[in-house]
Amino acid sequence: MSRDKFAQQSLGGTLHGMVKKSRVLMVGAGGIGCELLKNLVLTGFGEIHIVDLDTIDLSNLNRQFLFRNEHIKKSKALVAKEAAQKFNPNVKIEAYHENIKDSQFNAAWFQQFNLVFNALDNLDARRHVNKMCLASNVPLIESGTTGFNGNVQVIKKGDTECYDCVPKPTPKTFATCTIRSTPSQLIHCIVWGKSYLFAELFGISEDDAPELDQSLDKEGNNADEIAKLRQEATKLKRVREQMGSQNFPRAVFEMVFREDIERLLSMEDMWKGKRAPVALDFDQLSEESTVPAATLLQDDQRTWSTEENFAIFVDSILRLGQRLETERAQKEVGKSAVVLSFDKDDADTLDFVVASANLRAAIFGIEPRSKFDIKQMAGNIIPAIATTNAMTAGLCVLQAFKILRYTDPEQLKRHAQVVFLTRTTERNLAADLVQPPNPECPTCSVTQITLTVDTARAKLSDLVEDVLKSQLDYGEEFNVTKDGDLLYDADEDAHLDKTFSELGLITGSSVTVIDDADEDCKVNVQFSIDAKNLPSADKPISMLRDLKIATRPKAAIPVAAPSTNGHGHANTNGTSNGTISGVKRTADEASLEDDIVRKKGKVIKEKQVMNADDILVIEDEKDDGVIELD
Ligand SMILES: Nc1ncnc2c1ncn2[C@@H]1O[C@H](COP(=O)(O)OP(=O)(O)OP(=O)(O)O)[C@@H](O)[C@H]1O
Ligand SMILES: [Zn+2]
Repeated sequence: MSRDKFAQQSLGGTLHGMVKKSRVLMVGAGGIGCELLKNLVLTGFGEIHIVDLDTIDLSNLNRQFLFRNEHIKKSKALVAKEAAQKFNPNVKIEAYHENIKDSQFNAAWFQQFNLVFNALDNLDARRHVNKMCLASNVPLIESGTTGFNGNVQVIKKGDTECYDCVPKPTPKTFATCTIRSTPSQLIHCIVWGKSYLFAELFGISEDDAPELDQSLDKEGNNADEIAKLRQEATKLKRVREQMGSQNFPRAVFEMVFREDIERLLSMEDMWKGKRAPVALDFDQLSEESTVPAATLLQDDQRTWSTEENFAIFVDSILRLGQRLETERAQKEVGKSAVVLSFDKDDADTLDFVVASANLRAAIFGIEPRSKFDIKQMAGNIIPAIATTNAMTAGLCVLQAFKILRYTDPEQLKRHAQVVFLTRTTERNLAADLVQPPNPECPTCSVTQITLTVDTARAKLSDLVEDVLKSQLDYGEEFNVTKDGDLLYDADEDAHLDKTFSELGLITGSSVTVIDDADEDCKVNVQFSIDAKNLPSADKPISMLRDLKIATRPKAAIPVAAPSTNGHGHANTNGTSNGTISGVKRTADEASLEDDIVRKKGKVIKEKQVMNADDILVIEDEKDDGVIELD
């Protein structure tokens, strides 16, 4: 029996043929990605390309079923390919152990796909793929999970919302003063250890830490305190110079667990009605700490005592110091400065943050926690649930069928869905039809055009005169910017003679053109650059197709009100692109589950009736047994 007999029976000949012929891209081979790849391969998608930048970690094995113990430290993309290939040798799989943001994955490269699946874990990469899919006009299926919640969203340029149409809330931040002066919860101490102490000693400075909000409080009266905190940070930078010496742990300890605390204590007003902090004593803890750090580290589910945390602090700070010194000694001349960054899976960095956070907690009378617990908190970990990933990956494939089947945009809009998986509402599975693009969206309301440019030869004047004015009909009033910097407008012609290379315009970069005409003003356009050597007889800039830029609507179209039916797009930890708002939906509002139940009944009664608009149809044709899920 042929391998795809069942897939063909389930999908019907037509859809199965489309699936077989399609070439798809899957970005991310982690929790959702492994499940999705297995589904794609078993469904018989003809050609699958996988991109993942990471290697396999022990902590992935409980849910990323394509990976085994012997694969630890190997490329996720390559191992996933090898494992999945065995399920179906007829499928062609290509794997890339790369970052999807690399310039080789340009719009022209994206254009080879019928469909792209996002199986990522961070906003930045999701946004990037969203942009590339818009630029290359390839449909995208976006997905994410957080614990028991999952979501899948169909994105098609011009027809549906894109990933950026609904703004995502920024991750939670803490006021600097809470973190640096008045912690009241363990999470404040953990953020202090991770984003302040660790960053100041081994990495980039606090100013760059996204979790710390340095703005003044409402009355603007914490300015003095912030200035003092800056001085402390400068002093700490000086302590950094002792790194590598045996005295380094003591120098850091004395500064942050004694001197800074004594300074805080001297501000008596701060502690009125509050428990005042108690500084720690290096010599006393040193005497009391008798168990070696290596032994304690074996016991990471138990909450360590203060002297045990002291032992881990000393041990981990020495380890990190030596590591940084070694990496610096090996640094190639001219390469950027070596820094360490916190990673919950990097034992040295985690041990340091756990011990520092617990020592600070002891100072402020806050309950300490085990390394195991702090790892979850420091890594913003909501446990990943294998079944949520599996269900979400299944839903991705069901939506993919719709994209393949409904090539007519009007039909697709009637069928493509945003699906939510949740435990917080009265149903586990809920769906909305896709929403139209938000006309105010900073990403998709901008027309995307790819320019093929011989960047050594093409000058900005070629873009302005030949492409914009001659080919695209721009008048005199428009401006050209790169990442917000002005390159050209009617009063700024200083860069016209510079080549694209000289202006730093290479593959992957883009320029935005905003028309300032009073009449028939064109929509904003983003030109993505695809650098290529073009024959010298040809023009140095060419566009993929003949284009006409649309004009802006006269009056601004009001932004669609946020949906109230759980169509949330929260993102707190970068694991998911959406969580459920918890708003209950009535049976009439929610389409999916009800329709399935209702139509199942209908199928039994009206077995031979096939209606293209139905959500679920089960047809039993003699020559081509079909179960169509829609
Ligand atoms: N820019 C990127 N380019 C390519 N792959 C990426 C990029 N950003 C993230 N990824 C990949 O997306 C996948 C997301 O998978 P998942 O959410 O399961 O995360 P994980 O890192 O495997 O697990 P966890 O974060 O829970 O330890 C990861 O394998 C990650 O390497
Ligand atoms: Zn958009």
